[in-house]
Amino acid sequence: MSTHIGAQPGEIAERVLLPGDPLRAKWIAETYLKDARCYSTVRNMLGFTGTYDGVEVSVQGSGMGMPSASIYAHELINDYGVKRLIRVGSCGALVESLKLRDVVAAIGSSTDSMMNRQRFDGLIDYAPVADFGLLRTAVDVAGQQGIEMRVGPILAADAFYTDRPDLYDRLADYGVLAVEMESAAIYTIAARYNAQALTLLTVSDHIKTGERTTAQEREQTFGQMVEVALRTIIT
Ligand SMILES: O=P(O)(O)O[C@H]1O[C@H](CO)[C@@H](O)[C@H]1O
Ligand SMILES: O=c1cc[nH]c(=O)[nH]1
Repeated sequence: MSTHIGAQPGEIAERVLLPGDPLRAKWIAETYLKDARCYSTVRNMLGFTGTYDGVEVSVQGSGMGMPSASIYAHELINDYGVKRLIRVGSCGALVESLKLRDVVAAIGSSTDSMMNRQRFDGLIDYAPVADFGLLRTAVDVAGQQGIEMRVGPILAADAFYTDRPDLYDRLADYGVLAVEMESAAIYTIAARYNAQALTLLTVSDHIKTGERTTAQEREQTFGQMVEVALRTIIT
């Protein structure tokens, strides 16, 4: 067992999908994985391993925000030997060209988190980016599946409820498509420990129009993103 994951050595696959919501992890395991078994219920942050098209894949809830996601990414890589992580999350759209339920692949992740500033003594604005190989595969897979996936930069924010919506508009002016809360930390930790990482997102709400999906949809209806993620992670 690691500190926050209750799996025995060998119970977690080298390939892991990372939804923030542990109940989305359960839904993904039950819907898409064969012979899925739960390996951890610690803090109810559920984790499952099964197979997808004959390849072993795990799905681990990572919680909300970069401190939580950092713990799971760190332990998965360092304590369980995970080599590939694909976050499958929800996001808020910052640009009008995105619609509710669109799928986004995050090529890079700006952040207002202090975590990386601490890593580099405040001297470097480190640029967390996706693994190029995983991103290229995801683009190919989405094309083959007829899914229109937007590829671009996103924001990983510490706060869900912002006091500075004006900054979202400014980021949109610089091409930033959407906001979520984990990608920068996952990209950074994967880079630090020599693993591959990618973030795929489904637009769950629209910052410009105020439209949003329900909690049930965020838990259970992001099938297109999950199918791209699963095919990508086993390729
Ligand atoms: O749907 P998940 O994967 O949790 O992702 C998004 O949803 C949560 C906020 O509602 C944050 O974790 C954010 O990143
Ligand atoms: O972090 C997030 C996730 C979904 N929607 C948002 O507005 N922010």
